[in-house]
Amino acid sequence: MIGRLNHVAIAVPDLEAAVAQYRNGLGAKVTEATDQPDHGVTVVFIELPNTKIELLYPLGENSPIRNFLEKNPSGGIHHICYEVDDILAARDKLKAEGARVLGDGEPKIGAHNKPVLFLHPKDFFGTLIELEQC
Ligand SMILES: C[C@@H](C(=O)O)C(=O)SCCNC(=O)CCNC(=O)[C@H](O)C(C)(C)COP(=O)(O)OP(=O)(O)OC[C@H]1O[C@@H](n2cnc3c(N)ncnc32)[C@H](O)[C@@H]1OP(=O)(O)O
Ligand SMILES: [Co+2]
Repeated sequence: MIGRLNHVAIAVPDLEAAVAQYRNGLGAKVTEATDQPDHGVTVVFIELPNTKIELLYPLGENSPIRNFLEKNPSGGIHHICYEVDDILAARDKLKAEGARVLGDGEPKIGAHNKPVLFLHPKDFFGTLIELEQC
């Protein structure tokens, strides 16, 4: 069901410092920061030849990454995003097998203007999973 690795996301306490480290230290190609108000985060993508790294910074009072950064004040790997062909079919299969789909269970439009859903980290061995329909 899952296809390519779309991105690995890292929550960071200082977005400018993280961008500078990736751009200058690692020589990475970095996109402009964009606010994702529906998701409570500001994101920057690091474009690698075979995948992307998403740097996440909290946006607004109810950001879903606020608790994570409180527990991991230096930052940390927050989620991995797999591509799927049919997100509703993937959701329904996972739900039928007992996995918890986060939020209201309906896909939201993600940072690439495509539908995304999140799956509870406790159902996937401690890793928060994002599915993106590509
Ligand atoms: C823009 C878009 C895109 O790419 O297109 C994005 O990525 S938006 C990316 C941001 N959006 C999201 O993350 C949306 C989905 N996330 C959520 O709904 C939430 O963040 C949850 C994953 C449910 C966590 O919520 P919250 O922090 O309130 O819960 P909590 O602190 O009580 O955590 C419950 C348990 O899960 C663990 N836990 C929490 N976040 C985790 C993570 N990212 N990875 C692994 N484990 C995690 C906690 O340590 C805790 O375990 P213990 O009980 O053992 O201590
Ligand atoms: Co993501």
